[in-house]
Amino acid sequence: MPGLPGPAGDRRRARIGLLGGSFNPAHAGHRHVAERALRALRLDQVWLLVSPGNPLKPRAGMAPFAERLASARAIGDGVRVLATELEARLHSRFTVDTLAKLVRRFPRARFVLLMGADNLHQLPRWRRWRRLARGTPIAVLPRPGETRKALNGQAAHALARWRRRPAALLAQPAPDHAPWCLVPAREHPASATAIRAARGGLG
Ligand SMILES: Nc1ncnc2c1ncn2[C@@H]1O[C@H](COP(=O)(O)OP(=O)(O)OP(=O)(O)O)[C@@H](O)[C@H]1O
Ligand SMILES: O=C(O)c1ccc[n+]([C@@H]2O[C@H](COP(=O)([O-])O)[C@@H](O)[C@H]2O)c1
Repeated sequence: MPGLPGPAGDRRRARIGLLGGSFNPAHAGHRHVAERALRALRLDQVWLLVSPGNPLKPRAGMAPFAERLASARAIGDGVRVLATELEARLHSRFTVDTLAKLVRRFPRARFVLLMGADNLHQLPRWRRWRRLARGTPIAVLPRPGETRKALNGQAAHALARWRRRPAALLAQPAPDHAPWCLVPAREHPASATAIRAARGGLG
């Protein structure tokens, strides 16, 4: 379980980016997302939150949890980018539940949910997604073939009023609704589907 960064007694709340994913396997695209978010949002750490099982993905072709965790560890640096099994330990698969548990468990942290543009587009299919977006700042990273679609999609429209620049995402607490932003970054082509296909897996 990761501890929060910073010296004991430090009163500033640590800024933690959460990159949830299947990591089946982890790849350079995840690392790119973590690095861009660390810089643009001035985060202290990014936690690679390995999912025990994405509720919307089939189990077929999904590598065992331990293998996916090891793969996420391999792209982390153990200091700023850390892989974690927290979601499995918390017995949580739905992000809205995970966030509620993390906020209780780490009251000194400020969490930002990181996701690729494909996930912003898919967000309306997540459990209680409006509640999730109301309570948790979200930073979206561009992704080839996904960015424009996501910015024209249902979630982006519904949340348009709360879109901010990355520098403003954590600038002040938003009492009624959390903000979200697009982090301007080069689109990184890596994808786990492509890696599995190249290995001759199920795709
Ligand atoms: N190249 C990338 N650029 C931007 N975001 C990415 C990239 N790769 C993954 N992500 C984001 O990282 C998170 C976890 O992704 P995931 O582990 O599902 O990898 P993936 O490559 O999308 O996998 P798959 O192809 O199996 O769906 C998601 O929010 C996803 O949008
Ligand atoms: O909460 C949900 O309903 C929900 C539905 C689909 C995906 N998610 C989360 O989205 C993150 C990205 O998943 P994936 O499989 O695309 O890497 C991961 O943390 C999942 O748990 C969450």
